Amino acid sequence: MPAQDLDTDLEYERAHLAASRAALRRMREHAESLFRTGQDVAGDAYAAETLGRALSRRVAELADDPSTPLFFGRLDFADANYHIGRRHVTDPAGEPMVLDWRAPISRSFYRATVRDPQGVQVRRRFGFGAGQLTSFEDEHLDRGEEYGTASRILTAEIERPRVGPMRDIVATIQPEQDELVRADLADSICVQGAPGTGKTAVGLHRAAYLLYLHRERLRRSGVLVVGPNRAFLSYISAVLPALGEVEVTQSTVTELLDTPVRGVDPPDTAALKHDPRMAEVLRRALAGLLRAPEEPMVVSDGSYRWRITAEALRRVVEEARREELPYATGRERVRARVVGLLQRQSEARRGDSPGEGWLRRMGRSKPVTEFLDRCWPAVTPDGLVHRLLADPQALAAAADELLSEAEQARLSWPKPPRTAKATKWSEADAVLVDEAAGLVERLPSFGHVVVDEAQDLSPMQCRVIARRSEHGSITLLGDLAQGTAPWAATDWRESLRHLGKPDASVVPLTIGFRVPAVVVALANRLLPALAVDVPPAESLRRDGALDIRTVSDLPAATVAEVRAALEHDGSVAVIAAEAEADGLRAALAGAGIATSTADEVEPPARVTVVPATLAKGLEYDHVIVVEPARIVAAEPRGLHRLYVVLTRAVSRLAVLHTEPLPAPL
Ligand SMILES: Nc1ncnc2c1ncn2[C@@H]1O[C@H](COP(=O)(O)OP(=O)(O)OP(=O)(O)O)[C@@H](O)[C@H]1O
Repeated sequence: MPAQDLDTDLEYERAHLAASRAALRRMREHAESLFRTGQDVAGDAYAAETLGRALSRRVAELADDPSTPLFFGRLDFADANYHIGRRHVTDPAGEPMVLDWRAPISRSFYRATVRDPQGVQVRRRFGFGAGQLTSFEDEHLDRGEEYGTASRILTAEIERPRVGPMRDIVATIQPEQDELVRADLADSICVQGAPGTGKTAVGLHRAAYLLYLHRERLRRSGVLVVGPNRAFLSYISAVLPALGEVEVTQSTVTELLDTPVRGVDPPDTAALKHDPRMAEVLRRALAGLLRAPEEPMVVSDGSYRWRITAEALRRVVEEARREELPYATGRERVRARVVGLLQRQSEARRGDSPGEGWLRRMGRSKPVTEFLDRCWPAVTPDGLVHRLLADPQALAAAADELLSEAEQARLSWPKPPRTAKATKWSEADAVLVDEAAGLVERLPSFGHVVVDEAQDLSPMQCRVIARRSEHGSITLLGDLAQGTAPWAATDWRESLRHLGKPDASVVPLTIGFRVPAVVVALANRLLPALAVDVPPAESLRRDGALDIRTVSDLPAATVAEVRAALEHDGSVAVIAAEAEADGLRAALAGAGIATSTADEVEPPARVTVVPATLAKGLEYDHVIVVEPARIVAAEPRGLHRLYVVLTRAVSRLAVLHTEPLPAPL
């Protein structure tokens, strides 16, 4: 295209951007004015509340972030063209000015190729700087022109320095990612991807896509994103709001549980509590509370006395047991059936139907309650777990042939707390209590659950999520090579089984968008030692630098390296074994360099000191790894941890060490 045409085209696009921004502002003002008058027009307080919530959500959805472009692409068809952006923008007549990236037409922006143009003649990508349109790039699919990952604008976007929290990738979603993002709501999928292949990005964009397509349904049931820790959750917390999705629950597994964690287990006890056999132990413990009735029941009712034989009571209990209801529901079912038997006797004798009050009175009567307490006793989830861990005999009865005597001894508290309430539950205990809760009552299920860093979930934690996605689907994201928990998964099929989605497909992602090729090559040297079968990744990034250095004074070398890193744009992280982190932070402070911690949403300083245990899922432009040998030595799966740590770098990686490097490096 001649330069002059380019200029006029750019002028035209800039004018369209300005007009779209103005239109979005009008939409937002309209929503705000509705919000203000909502109070007056709504019929009652409840309606006002509902309307108010819907409208304030709408206002939030229509927020315009001046630093990100309202649209990033354009599709030209034979008879029309469409700008593709983060949300729908319409002019006052309701005509589309920008199409939401999730709309059906927008799909072609990500998927059209020369071989399958889907009616697209030209695909245009826009280059932006500080919210201003600076350039564009056209692919004339109708003339056989296609750039793929060689697109200049895609490359610039991928190589843009990172600052602050994670951002969305709507402008540059790749075809293999788009296929996952737009998978059906009914489909559960598991994505195995090497570091930086966009698993997290895919999971979050899928959540946004599903919310767009199934708004009402998912608003009712909810969408949940599960991440490994708060640092990770704050890092990803801005992505969905930037896409206009403000109502997604983001939580760690432990935060999903009702039990406050105040204790710790020795590692081998924790590992045993996370073993899937514990689910069966708990199931048996609960089933073991049921007793077959042996005595008849006699209930006085004014001048009458009703009698139910032991045989009839046995039938009631047996029937309810076979229905496999949640335990508490089963207890109420038994109560209702016993009252039903009393009611029939009363009707036969009195010739009329007793009212609600009578039914309630009978249900609460002493003989009925005593019978229930004997044959189907009430139990709380923490009470059940407390009993198992406090009473070796109860444990032995439930764990017979499932757990060895040594294992049972490992579970039993040496000094049992007096009550469940007084117990300082550990993280693993909280999972057991949740398992018990799932047996006692039915927990509400989310419509869709995205689970990130899923390789670290224990079988029992998978079951925590299974209970919360029983009637929904899941997106499981992870990398077996990055498993650092003692119970880390080695086979996705098994995790999926514990998650209750055994038929989900396992899909690999192999193109790396974060880690430069030289750094990938270094990290890949660890792979053979990690004992997992994963497809290797291929980096899109040819830029990047790697520097491995023996130094004599680690803190001094770290300070010098940070100073050098600050000469470049972007974020800087110092990653070291947990025990070293505070010392390095102090050394940096001593040199006048302020640092942030990994869990700050808007990090106040450009340099973050990250304990190796918190690095998972995060990324920084310049990463300084201090003393890899100590990172490896700090935990049983230390090599896996080092693999995670080495793959956090977007542009440059420096490795500083005094001790020899771990053997595989
Ligand atoms: N299609 C894309 N276009 C531009 N950037 C992308 C794309 N896909 C991923 N990225 C970027 O690559 C980086 C890595 O993505 P992400 O964190 O989702 O990877 P991951 O597979 O979850 O990594 P890890 O295994 O380390 O947790 C992020 O900065 C993300 O924005």
